[in-house]
Amino acid sequence: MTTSTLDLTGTAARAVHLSKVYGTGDTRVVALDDVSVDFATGQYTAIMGPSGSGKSTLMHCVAGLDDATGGSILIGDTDLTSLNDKALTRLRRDKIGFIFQSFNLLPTLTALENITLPMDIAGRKPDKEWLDTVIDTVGLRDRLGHKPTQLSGGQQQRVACARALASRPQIVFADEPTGNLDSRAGAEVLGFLRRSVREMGQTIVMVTHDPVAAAYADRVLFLADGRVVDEMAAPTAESVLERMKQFDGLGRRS
Ligand SMILES: Nc1ncnc2c1ncn2[C@@H]1O[C@H](COP(=O)(O)OP(=O)(O)OP(=O)(O)O)[C@@H](O)[C@H]1O
Repeated sequence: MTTSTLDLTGTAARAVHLSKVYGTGDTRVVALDDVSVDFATGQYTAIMGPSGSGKSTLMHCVAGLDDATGGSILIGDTDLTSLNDKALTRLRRDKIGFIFQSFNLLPTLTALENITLPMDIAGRKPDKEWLDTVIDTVGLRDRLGHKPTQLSGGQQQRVACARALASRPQIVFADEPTGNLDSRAGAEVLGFLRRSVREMGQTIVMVTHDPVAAAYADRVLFLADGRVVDEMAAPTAESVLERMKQFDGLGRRS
């Protein structure tokens, strides 16, 4: 597929005045404080920020894995906050792909069975040509019959990437996808995610602590105290690191 066939004009997901409050009284924590952000179709976004700044909460709310306290979340044209549980489950299954830090593969299934599992559960037939493209892109053709324990960590995460992409979701959320990998395996996974954006028009939102990982993205959102405090286009590892140092400096002074 060439990039000219891709629709890069739309918005895959959007948060509008999103807030999330945990607990009440003394234990009240404002994890997200009036966050409005768009994730454009065909764009790769990294979310960064100090521990506790709200990165995972933002991703979980936008992905419909956690309820928002206020505001709205759109996946395409659909407002998640208007859906009942059943409709939300269906939307997550059909429109959203997930990649977790800990791979989350089923140990009794082969790589191929893991990749097609979400579609099998949904009773959908995989598009053979697309599945082939995904499998070749992640370089797993000769490992399809292997069980997760017979694969390296990097290979397992590539299976998880293929699983997330196999149903052509509208958007893929990746929560520290390289957190459990060494730098070489991490680079392979990040390179694959980058290719899926460039060559397949995928939309990716990735939480990471690693400036090197963030440099694979088209833009970086920086969170602090539950707010989006900065944004950077065309990041490099050096520019991201520099920006993080500035935030650290500000934090120490305040
Ligand atoms: N289930 C919960 N109950 C109460 N507070 C929570 C819950 N989940 C998160 N929080 C709080 O919300 C805030 C944001 O947490 P979140 O996990 O989104 O941060 P993060 O930026 O992803 O952090 P990290 O980089 O450490 O994973 C933190 O202060 C956290 O303690």
